[in-house]
Amino acid sequence: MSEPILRIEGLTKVYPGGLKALDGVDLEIRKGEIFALLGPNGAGKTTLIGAVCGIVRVTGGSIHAFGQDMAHHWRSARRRIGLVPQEMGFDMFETVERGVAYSRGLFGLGPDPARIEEVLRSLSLWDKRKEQIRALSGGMKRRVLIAKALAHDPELLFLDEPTAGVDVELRRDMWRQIDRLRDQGVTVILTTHYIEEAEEMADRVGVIDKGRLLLVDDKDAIMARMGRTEAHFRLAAPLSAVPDALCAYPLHLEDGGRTLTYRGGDGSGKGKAEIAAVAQALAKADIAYTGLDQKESSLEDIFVDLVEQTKGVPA
Ligand SMILES: Nc1ncnc2c1ncn2[C@@H]1O[C@H](COP(=O)(O)OP(=O)(O)OP(=O)(O)O)[C@@H](O)[C@H]1O
Repeated sequence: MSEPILRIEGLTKVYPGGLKALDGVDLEIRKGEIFALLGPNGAGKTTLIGAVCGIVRVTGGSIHAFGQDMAHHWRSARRRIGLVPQEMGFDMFETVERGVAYSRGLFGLGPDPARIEEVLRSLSLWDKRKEQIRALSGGMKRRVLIAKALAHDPELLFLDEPTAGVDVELRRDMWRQIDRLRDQGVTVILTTHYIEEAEEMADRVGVIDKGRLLLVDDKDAIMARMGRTEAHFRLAAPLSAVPDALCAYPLHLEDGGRTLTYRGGDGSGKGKAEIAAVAQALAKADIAYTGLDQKESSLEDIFVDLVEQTKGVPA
């Protein structure tokens, strides 16, 4: 594998007061990938982003970006990083165009009206360029945040909850924007509460809780490894026990014996095959059922299970 664009090792952050927001995080981000960081409220996502972007002073560990140790080359590395923060903290009286151009200047780059126009057009902000930011809707303000983060052509872009509180249309727009960035070779790390977003966009997913990375893997590999299939056979007559002929399958009775439930598989299609085999075995044993529903687990189910498992684990 080529040198990762970002390498985080043993990163720890203890806030004054003793709260450990990051607890020995190791993470490598590949150039050009879309990486989604998932975690419940307070998991440490914003702290992790803040540490890379120089907003949070870390307690321990190291961060290398573009092959450089950020402790020694912070300024040059930071210039190549864009951040779309969760909180809107800009001059509301500034016009859209000037605000975005100003952000470019902050990184020591000269004016480039053509590039600013390109960024504004790609975010459907061109018509609003002369308006004061305060006059825009919440969703439009969020687009301005993205435009400001893109104004200096970052190679690595952090999006901290880019679609929190935006409507469905804007969310789809943002996804398209992220797709375009992927095509341009920009590496994107996004945090999100919308697991649907990670499922839709990400190449790899990391799950963080209580400052610890619980899992990092290709999204498809996670789904294949941890995905489960669930099926419910609604029986015509209740059973008192799972018949011997079916004991090889992960089955149990629910609903007073009226529902035979299958929970198994591994996301590879094994679940579906076993459910078909159970259906055949039921027919052979003359056990009638009046209905069957089945569902594959989503990334959301996997995420909820993972975070549930860490409940009760001391932070
Ligand atoms: N400046 C601070 N001082 C003290 N504690 C802090 C500070 N900033 C964050 N924390 C705490 O650190 C923990 C991690 O917070 P962080 O904002 O990184 O989580 P998050 O995963 O981004 O959460 P959310 O999804 O709610 O944005 C939380 O318990 C939070 O209360």
